[in-house]
Amino acid sequence: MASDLSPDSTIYRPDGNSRRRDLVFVVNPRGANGRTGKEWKKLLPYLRSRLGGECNICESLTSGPCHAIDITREAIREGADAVIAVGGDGTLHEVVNGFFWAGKHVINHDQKAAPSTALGIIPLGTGSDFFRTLGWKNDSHDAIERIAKGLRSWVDVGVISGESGGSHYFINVADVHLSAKAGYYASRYKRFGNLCYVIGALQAFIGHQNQDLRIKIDDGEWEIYPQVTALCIGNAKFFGGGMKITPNADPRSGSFEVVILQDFKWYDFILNLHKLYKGTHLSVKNVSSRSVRCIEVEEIAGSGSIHVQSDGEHLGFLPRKFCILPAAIEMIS
Ligand SMILES: Nc1ncnc2c1ncn2[C@@H]1O[C@H](COP(=O)(O)OP(=O)(O)OP(=O)(O)O)[C@@H](O)[C@H]1O
Repeated sequence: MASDLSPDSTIYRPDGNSRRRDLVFVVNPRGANGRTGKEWKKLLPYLRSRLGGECNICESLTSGPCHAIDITREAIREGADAVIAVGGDGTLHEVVNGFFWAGKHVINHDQKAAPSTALGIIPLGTGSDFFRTLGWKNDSHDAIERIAKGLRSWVDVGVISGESGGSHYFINVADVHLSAKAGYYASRYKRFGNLCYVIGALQAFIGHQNQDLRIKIDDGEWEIYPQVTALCIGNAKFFGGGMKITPNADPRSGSFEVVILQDFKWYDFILNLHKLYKGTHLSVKNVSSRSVRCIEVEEIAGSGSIHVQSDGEHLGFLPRKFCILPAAIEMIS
């Protein structure tokens, strides 16, 4: 693995092997309107002085959408100890997808056993919603301290399958209909920072119609949910720049929290906005929540236009199946 550091320092691992850790930092220089690239340049000298004594630091800048997926796969195959997503939730999402290929974990060339590369995060994006669930300070120096300690814990990942047959992974929240449409529009206004989510939501409301959906939970019977406004599948709690949409979700629980909003009008959002941000909306009329391992969602009208997004990235349209993969990735924590 490429290293810009002298190979004289080692760390001692609990398994008795002592060697320098290979850390691959996947940086989206265009994240948060270019702020990620600027902050990263300032952070790198500190990172080198803090971690350079014990780790090989490999910096890899993304050249465009999806590049982080390829960088991650390559790093895992080459045996990196950790791949660290530097940017926002979109970059984290791509790095998580890089842990998988053709429906399976990517593995180290030399090691056919369980995956050993850990996932790390330095939050430098617009929203950094996944970070909020972990309760960590949204601070890059704090994140570097965690990487220095190198403690790991397992987290669940969601896998989405659709008509095309391919699998797509998410670590934060996947959602359907209005919120997914709002996210789709918000991505066009990232230059306005967190305000992009408000603008996206306003645009999504124009011409919005609640829809009857057919839903199957944990291989039970198909049920009809009338007039669904939004359906949110949380592996973690927050989306849309700090909205605590699935407040009981926990990425270490082995299940999703699914929150369904039905028959909401635009003014219901205004009236309940503070509750959505605080995560106290589950007692509001027409809001339901349940813990699930697998959920299939289809539209009844067959328009093919009900939006789906995962971790804030537009994924396409219904139908989709969402399943939890318990303890799928080890994370630096
Ligand atoms: N070099 C690049 N040029 C343009 N876009 C890129 C580049 N590298 C990655 N991307 C895309 O930028 C998207 C957003 O990146 P990221 O999540 O890091 O920042 P953000 O949108 O500001 O933060 P958040 O997702 O937390 O709101 C990613 O989904 C990725 O596809």
